[in-house]
Amino acid sequence: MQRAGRVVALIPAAGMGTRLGLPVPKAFVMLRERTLLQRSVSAALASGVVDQVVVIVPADLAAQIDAEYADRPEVTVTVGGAERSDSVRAGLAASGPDTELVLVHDAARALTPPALFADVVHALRDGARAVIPGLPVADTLKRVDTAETVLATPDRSELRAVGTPQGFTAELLRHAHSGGGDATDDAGLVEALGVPVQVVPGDPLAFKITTPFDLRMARLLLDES
Ligand SMILES: Nc1ccn([C@@H]2O[C@H](COP(=O)(O)OP(=O)(O)OP(=O)(O)O)[C@@H](O)[C@H]2O)c(=O)n1
Ligand SMILES: C[C@](O)(CO)[C@H](O)COP(=O)(O)O
Repeated sequence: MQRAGRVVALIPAAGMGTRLGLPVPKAFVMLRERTLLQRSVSAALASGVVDQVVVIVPADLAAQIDAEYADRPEVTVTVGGAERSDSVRAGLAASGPDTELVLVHDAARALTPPALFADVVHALRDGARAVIPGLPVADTLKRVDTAETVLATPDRSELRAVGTPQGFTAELLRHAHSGGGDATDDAGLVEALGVPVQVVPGDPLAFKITTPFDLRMARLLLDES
């Protein structure tokens, strides 16, 4: 089915990044002269499939980031909430009513290739209502109890490590978030509605910069490029 409506990328950047252990909210950490957020906004716009970017930032940085993007009418800045899902809902509220497709993309996945945004949008335009990038897992995964005793070894051939951008029809994502609720990703809220979620091949460069090791890895990758 062909869809031609507006595509909005929501970029949650309001997290504190406690696992990174730096005195700056994670999205504002510098990665070779540009912040994680700046890199993620650029990647979304460079994809050629995104009409509007909504960045969701901590309240005390909103005026500064708004000024930074003052000459970019395609970039809107809004204030996030306590949990990632709250920040996504703030971004949805700031998206125009004419939005047809929404991509939710972590600012923390700062090295994501623009082509991944296009892959997700193409799968939506082919008719899927929910699309997420996923990669096979290389490690054997164990389910454990609170004492770290192994309970089970899931069959890893059935598992995917999923990232962002996660794409949805705007109608579906608004419905999934309408009851509030929290999930570690947006697809989780859609799954709870019983709607099929399609996995497309992810890209290892879209890894989430979460720990000091990840930040070091990102810097090394940029040095290499
Ligand atoms: N209340 C929140 C929490 C997270 N995020 C964003 O969601 C993305 C993924 O979250 P994560 O990597 O877990 O970031 P943090 O929550 O900041 O990290 P930590 O759990 O280490 O504090 C990040 O771009 C982060 O800025 C957000 O916008 N609002
Ligand atoms: C949305 C996400 O990036 C998919 O892998 C991830 O779940 C976000 O993690 P968080 O720690 O809950 O922010």
